[in-house]
Amino acid sequence: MTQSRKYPELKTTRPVVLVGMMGVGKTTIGRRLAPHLGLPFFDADQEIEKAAGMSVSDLFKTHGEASFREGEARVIKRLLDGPPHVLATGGGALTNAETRALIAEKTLSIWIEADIETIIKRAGRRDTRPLLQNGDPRETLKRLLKEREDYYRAADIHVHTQPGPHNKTVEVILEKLDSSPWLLSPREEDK
Ligand SMILES: Nc1ncnc2c1ncn2[C@@H]1O[C@H](COP(=O)(O)OP(=O)(O)O)[C@@H](O)[C@H]1O
Ligand SMILES: O=C(O)C1=C[C@@H](OP(=O)(O)O)[C@@H](O)[C@H](O)C1
Ligand SMILES: [Mg+2]
Repeated sequence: MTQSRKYPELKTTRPVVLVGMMGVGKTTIGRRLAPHLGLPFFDADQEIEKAAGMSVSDLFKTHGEASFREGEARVIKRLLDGPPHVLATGGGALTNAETRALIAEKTLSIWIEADIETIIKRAGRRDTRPLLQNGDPRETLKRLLKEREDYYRAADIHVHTQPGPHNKTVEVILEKLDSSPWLLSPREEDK
């Protein structure tokens, strides 16, 4: 797998988990970050969709949010029980106490933050986020952020998304990992 040429030593035994509000870029940044760390990438929403055989929107419509949250917690636990990888969570994953505990205990977590205007622009591009389908998205995002911000803040690393291409944010994450060696430890096979 491709390893970053600039940071060839960046390897971690722990899964790297991206958290933060919907639309900040967890999925698209996670996919680009994973090859730099020589790790496979998983997206919790995509894994839930695969397991359920339906889209996140249809899951919300058919079974409701509580059932989606149960599936989400199950999928994240299964992934975190497996070998190291980069995982993009859905924005609400940390509302589950067991998921919060697992992420705190087992992973290197990264909070990606963006301001609400940026999120509205990004998340509004697709109608795949059922929580933004009703009411004023700005008010919904503000309320959700208030409920979740303390959970996001507990992450090991905090980055703001950079204007411009995703790779700028990937670069900021790699720089932070490079300057926080205590968060990384060599993989068994690399010792
Ligand atoms: N610099 C950037 N950083 C992150 N996302 C961006 C950026 N520029 C555009 N986007 C877009 O924002 C949208 C939301 O990104 P996504 O990765 O799905 O977010 P999340 O998984 O956090 O909900 C996507 O269409 C993505 O391509
Ligand atoms: O914030 C949330 O509660 C949600 C975020 C979404 O994922 P993204 O954060 O990847 O958009 C998805 O899991 C679902 O629509 C609910
Ligand atoms: Mg996503």
